[in-house]
Amino acid sequence: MRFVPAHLDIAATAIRAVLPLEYPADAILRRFFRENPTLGSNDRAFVAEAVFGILRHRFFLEQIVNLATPRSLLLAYLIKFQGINLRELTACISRTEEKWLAEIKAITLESQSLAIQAEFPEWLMEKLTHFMPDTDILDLGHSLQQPAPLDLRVNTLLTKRNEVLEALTQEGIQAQITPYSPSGIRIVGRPAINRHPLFQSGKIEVQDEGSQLLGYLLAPKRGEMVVDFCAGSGGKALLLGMLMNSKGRVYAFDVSEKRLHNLKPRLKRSTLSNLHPQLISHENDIKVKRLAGKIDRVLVDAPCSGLGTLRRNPDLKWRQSPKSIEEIKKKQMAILAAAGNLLKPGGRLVYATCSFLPEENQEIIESFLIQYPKFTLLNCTDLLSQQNIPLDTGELLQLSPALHHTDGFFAAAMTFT
Ligand SMILES: C[S@@+](CC[C@H](N)C(=O)[O-])C[C@H]1O[C@@H](n2cnc3c(N)ncnc32)[C@H](O)[C@@H]1O
Repeated sequence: MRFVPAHLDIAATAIRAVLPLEYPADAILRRFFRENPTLGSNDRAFVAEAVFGILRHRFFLEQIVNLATPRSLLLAYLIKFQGINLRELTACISRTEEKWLAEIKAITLESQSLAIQAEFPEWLMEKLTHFMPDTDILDLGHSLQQPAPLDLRVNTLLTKRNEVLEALTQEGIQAQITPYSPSGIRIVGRPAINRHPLFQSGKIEVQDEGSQLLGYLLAPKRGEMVVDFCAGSGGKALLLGMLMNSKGRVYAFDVSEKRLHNLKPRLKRSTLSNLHPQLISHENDIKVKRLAGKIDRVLVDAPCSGLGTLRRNPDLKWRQSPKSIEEIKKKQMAILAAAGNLLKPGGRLVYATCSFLPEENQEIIESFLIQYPKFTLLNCTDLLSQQNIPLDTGELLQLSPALHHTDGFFAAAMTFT
């Protein structure tokens, strides 16, 4: 990140706009950039990095500054986490600021409480301490403070992974194959991939490796009838369509018109012809019910707290609460029940979240299996190994940014008899 003095005021203004967190941080930042069209790409990169960096380390930064203002948080962030030297700042800070910045330089993260070191709010700490030892909480917290890598999925209908890897490498983009997903590529750095010809021609999509693995867990076959119940803007639905070689049918349901709308250009680029977006008004919509008993495989990528994506969305720590999670759990159960109703005997149901909280994961599955005894649990390690994916996290899939460098996805696979 290249720092120039003018960045201080621009970034402080952006931080002031974002910090009330009335809306998701990325949406506020997008609006900020729209309203400040003269900012160049280096300015934008600085502002985005500062805003997200401060959100990632906010509990620690608030603890060490005397008064948390956008400017004090920014200065403390630059000194503590960006390796910016006090000397580089002297021309644009006051003597008082210089003095307290020199003082906070000496404060170590290790001298802080576990909650601050892990950067988790108290309500979340209370939940985590019920099922995780302190060392694991710390590892999880540290891993979620790192920016996520950029993962791509190769559209194997249009090209091969090796060809994409070669093309990127030749352009000087550092890239390697992902350790688990057979169609994944991990990029070092943040090239503007959505302007790249490989992206624009549908040969690659941006998709976290963990998200890719959910598609391989469902493992739809050519010609099957498949439902992606919570398809959003289609990250996983596009992969399902690809795994089916564009044969058969994938219904991409969602209640959000906007998200399904965002799927359209991605679908066009992908060249898939087997994907059918369907706006539904709720999980028991007639469009859902008329498919009861007709579907081979159903993916439920359920609405969730999203805490497993804190690397990308650190603001969720302030936008979620014990109350919002209680609401989400009711929705998850209702969606899973409606989705289960779609399956043919022998069909496969995959329930997934990007959360590490058992109450959104194992506990939902346990109640579902009690309520619907015709479903039995399948072993995720075995299912992945059938797809030549050597990943053993036990019967249930639990991905961790600390161990697998993916978002914190959970998944359970079940079959209906
Ligand atoms: C975790 S996101 C899905 C992300 C998407 N699968 C992807 O890979 O990009 C959860 C989605 O569930 C949708 N949703 C919420 N309530 C729903 C319901 N009752 N039925 C279907 N979808 C719902 C939300 O609009 C949101 O797009």
